[in-house]
Amino acid sequence: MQPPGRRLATARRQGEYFMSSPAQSIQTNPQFSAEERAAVYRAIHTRRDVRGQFLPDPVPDEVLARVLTAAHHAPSVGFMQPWDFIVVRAPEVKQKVNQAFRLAHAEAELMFEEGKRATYRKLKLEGILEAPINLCVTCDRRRNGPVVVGRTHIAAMDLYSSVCAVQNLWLAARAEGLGVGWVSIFHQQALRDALGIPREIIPVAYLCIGYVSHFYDRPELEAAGWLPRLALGELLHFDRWQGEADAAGTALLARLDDADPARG
Ligand SMILES: Cc1cc2c(cc1C)N(C[C@H](O)[C@H](O)[C@H](O)COP(=O)(O)O)c1[nH]c(=O)[nH]c(=O)c1N2
Repeated sequence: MQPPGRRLATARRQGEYFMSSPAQSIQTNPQFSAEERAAVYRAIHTRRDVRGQFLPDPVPDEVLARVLTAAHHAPSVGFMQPWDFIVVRAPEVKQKVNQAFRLAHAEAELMFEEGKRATYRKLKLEGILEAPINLCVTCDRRRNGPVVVGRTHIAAMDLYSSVCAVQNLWLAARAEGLGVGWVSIFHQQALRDALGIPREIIPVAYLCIGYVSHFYDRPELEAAGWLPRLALGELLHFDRWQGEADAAGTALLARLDDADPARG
């Protein structure tokens, strides 16, 4: 609890802030048309993790600016905006990142049980050198000081916020016809070293970005028989973890297949 004098000063400062900030206005066109709604769902359902279909075609700056801006408009805990974006085009930097991937990839293979190693070896899991643009999305956990609205009790919220930026970018990129592939098979420090990232900054995502020859209609890991898509109905819980579906739950479950373009 602050002493009364300090409390008053803080309240006055906050009052000044709220009084001096422009009045909040409301969105004038809040509804999406049916076509706009369909376009959003199309981006969601046709987004893919792209590893091997990159074309060398350059990505125009105005397109890259749009997808970066989409990332920057992601939600973030306490409006912390903990992200930075490292745009990587230099071949020598990509080479260093690629070496870091190769090392971790060789280690990763040995972590799977023997029966799966041959399949793992065949998977293409990055497009670092082929993609014209690589992008590292980071998280600065110290941004705006130690106490952040919404992160007071669960520290990882800042990391989740940077992931929200990644997802915004991924969907915007799909709408632009750009493929994005997330590569996470690295020692974190090796990625920091390759990109000159300071110790206190967390590299959250390393993304390969570029135009593509085609998008697959299903996740590559699903098509390769690595894992199937789980049934959403088996992942829904009602009121509590062990909760069974009541009438309302059953009605919702009956609607799920129609909502999924791959099943409906
Ligand atoms: C946090 C995280 C990390 C990774 C991935 C994703 C996410 C969310 N994915 C992509 C992942 O394999 C892919 O999203 C799923 O297989 C589903 O496929 P679609 O994204 O729907 O095409 C991924 N893919 C890959 O080839 N190499 C990788 O290192 C990673 N790492």
